[in-house]
Amino acid sequence: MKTIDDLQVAGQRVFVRADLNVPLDGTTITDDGRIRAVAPTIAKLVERGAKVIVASHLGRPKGAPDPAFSLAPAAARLGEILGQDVAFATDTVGESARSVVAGLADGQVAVLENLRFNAGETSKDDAERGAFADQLAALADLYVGDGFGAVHRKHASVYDLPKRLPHAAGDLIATEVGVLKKLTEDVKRPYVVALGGAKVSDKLAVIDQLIEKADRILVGGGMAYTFLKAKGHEVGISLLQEDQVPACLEYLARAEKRGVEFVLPVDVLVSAEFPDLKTKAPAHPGTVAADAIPADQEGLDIGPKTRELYAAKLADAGTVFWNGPMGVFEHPDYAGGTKAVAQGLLDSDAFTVVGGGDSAAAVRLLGFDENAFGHISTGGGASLEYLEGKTLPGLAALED
Ligand SMILES: Nc1ncnc2c1ncn2[C@@H]1O[C@H](COP(=O)(O)OP(=O)(O)OP(=O)(O)O)[C@@H](O)[C@H]1O
Ligand SMILES: O=C(O)[C@H](O)COP(=O)(O)O
Repeated sequence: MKTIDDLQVAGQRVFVRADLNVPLDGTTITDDGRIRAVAPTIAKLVERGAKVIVASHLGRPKGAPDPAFSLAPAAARLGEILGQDVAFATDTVGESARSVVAGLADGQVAVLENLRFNAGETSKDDAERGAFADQLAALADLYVGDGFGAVHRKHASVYDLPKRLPHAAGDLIATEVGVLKKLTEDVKRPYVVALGGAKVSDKLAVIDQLIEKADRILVGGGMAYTFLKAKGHEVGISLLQEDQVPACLEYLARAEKRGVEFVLPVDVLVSAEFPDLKTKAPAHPGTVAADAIPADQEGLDIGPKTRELYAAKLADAGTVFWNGPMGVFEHPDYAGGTKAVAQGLLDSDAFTVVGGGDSAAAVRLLGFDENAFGHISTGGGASLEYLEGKTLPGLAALED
């Protein structure tokens, strides 16, 4: 893979595909980790006299403009981090983008509006994606891929655009791949993987591969309920991927056969209502055994016994990879499980990797020192799929 050092960037329009998909409360960024992570690449290009065009997705808008998913707050924060003005285009490939890019002097930076406001970005149709990539390519001379969190997506800006422009990997991607590669080679054992979060359908399949690599798998967060259901328990109105129940059964059986310890919650915090994340009004959750979730309630965090159990299962680890909060950590009543697992990582002597936008944000928002972990990856789904050994479209395109 080429790096920025292999490109002559001075005076060139350089398109940087970043992952500025940060958590927002309205227009307030609650964790700017992903912006800070890509800023050094942008600063390097600025220093070398490039005209820098930064593009990213934010959230999952439906292929059309939606103000709730505007990248304007991220552009403003990037300007503060870089200590220089950052122009903002109110569209991605339209009049605003063209004129903002045309107005860039060497060493200046512009951010384009959310790539996913255009249906072509995420289209499954190669021609539609290609047509959008052509429009993006017209804005730039060179391409730098540095949105590690999105390299597992076969999207126009990630996969098709680098095929159209001379390209290189940015420093963030180079660092991420360097660290994660070590986890695919010889890891210090026991190798413990902790999985949670909400993107259940995306991430369940990863377990299929992890059973071949890990010694112990701890499951919490929204991920746990499909497994509890597979074990014959009722899960009330908890997050459930019904069509994956047979696959989960198969994973449990294979883990047992291979001697991989598969650990599920023994108790959970439940409520009839999803908590108010804005007011953070007390939620008064109940605590129930994992096999006794009431029909009208949902599991929103692992319970106190599970916290202790997971801490014990992390204590002797040689290596830990953790993706996905153990509960709805954004509300203080449901942050205990995520806190316990973060603390468990720190209390072990293991090499620890935390992956994912929300997982990394959780660690910081809950007051942990990010430098105390071995590596905090900006990619959740991306790091999981990398560890799975899959070819990631955004990395393959940079290698070509
Ligand atoms: N039991 C649960 N029910 C519903 N949502 C949950 C539950 N447990 C955790 N969550 C939610 O999961 C979300 C994070 O999941 P997600 O899979 O997006 O993790 P991530 O670290 O951001 O990874 P990625 O980078 O792939 O997005 C949080 O917003 C949290 O509130
Ligand atoms: O948060 C992430 O994992 C990345 O930004 C990718 O987002 P996506 O899952 O919406 O493609």
